[in-house]
Amino acid sequence: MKAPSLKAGVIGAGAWGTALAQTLAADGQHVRLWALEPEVVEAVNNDRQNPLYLPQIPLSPSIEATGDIAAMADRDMLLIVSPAQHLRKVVAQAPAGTPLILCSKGIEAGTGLLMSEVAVEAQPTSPIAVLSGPTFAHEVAKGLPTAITLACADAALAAMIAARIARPAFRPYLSDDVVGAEIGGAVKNVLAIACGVAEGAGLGLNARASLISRGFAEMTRFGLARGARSETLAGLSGLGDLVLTCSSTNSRNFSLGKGLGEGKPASELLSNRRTVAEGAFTAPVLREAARAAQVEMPVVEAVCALLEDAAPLTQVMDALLARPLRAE
Ligand SMILES: NC(=O)c1ccc[n+]([C@@H]2O[C@H](COP(=O)([O-])OP(=O)(O)OC[C@H]3O[C@@H](n4cnc5c(N)ncnc54)[C@H](O)[C@@H]3O)[C@@H](O)[C@H]2O)c1
Ligand SMILES: O=P(O)(O)OC[C@H](O)CO
Repeated sequence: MKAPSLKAGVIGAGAWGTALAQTLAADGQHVRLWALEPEVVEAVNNDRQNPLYLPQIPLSPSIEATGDIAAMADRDMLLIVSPAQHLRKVVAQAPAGTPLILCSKGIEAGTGLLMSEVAVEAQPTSPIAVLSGPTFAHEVAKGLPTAITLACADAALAAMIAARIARPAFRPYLSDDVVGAEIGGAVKNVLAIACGVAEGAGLGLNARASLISRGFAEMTRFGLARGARSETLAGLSGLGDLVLTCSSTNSRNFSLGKGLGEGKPASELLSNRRTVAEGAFTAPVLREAARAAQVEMPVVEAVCALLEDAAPLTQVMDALLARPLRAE
């Protein structure tokens, strides 16, 4: 007899939450999706669309949207897909004790905490897993193939979650390195801004490849200092997502960097955004955490300077290129 499948809820109906709901509903299984905006609830339930955040994707009839987080009380697992800076308050409203699968990528401003650390503070009795990897929402929602890290300290819980979320085109790889999975996803967003800058400033593809490599060295130094394992950082949630996000204007972070590289002020690029470019929020917190841990992150420092409009691009680049030569 087939084991009963976990009842899934998704909290956050931006592009990624909607795409995840679509994936979980792919075989007709019911998925409840919480949206902040009443117009999203209405559009998902009535028109099978999320025109605000995931336009032009016809959504499964098995997705039921709600504006009431209390409606998640009957769920066996909850995917948390809010922007990182809103995760604490959203998780605090979730039912206590239900396993939480954190899908947001970032570090909390003010506390410097990773999302799993925030979630434990907000819901101390809820088991935690992290889902992170190379996943542009539009591609996943269309059923295009990808693979993703599912990190959880509890191997039995991880196996149950994996069985519920896996699809032929959506392959979770298990890990018990929660911190490593989170650091990859948070840091790659900042590095994607740097690669976008290189694109916008016309610095060429060699510069981009160098930034990816040296950025990965920064991610690894920081991750190891925080207890991550190097194989996690070199896996789907680290290097895999870094390569994806640093390669395409489909990335909001890369696009933000491209605007900076074209000489647009950060304040202009960041004002009135509906969608989230997490790297802009993570960068200053990451810089602070890296300095505190005495980890050198020059590319992250450069991104911060540009986001703060603290120096012109030429000066920021000159500072990066003038660093002392050293062993790789
Ligand atoms: N879009 C992707 O391809 C993708 C893929 C993987 C991971 N992620 C991560 O998922 C998280 C959510 O990103 P997204 O792309 O789904 O978002 P999005 O940019 O598509 O939408 C913004 C989201 O922010 C929510 N929001 C705005 N104000 C809020 C508030 N005050 N409180 C709570 N929520 C609020 C909106 O309701 C909406 O869900 C981010 O951490 C992102 O890095 C995104
Ligand atoms: O559009 P971005 O830059 O937020 O990237 C989306 C995902 O994190 C890619 O895995």
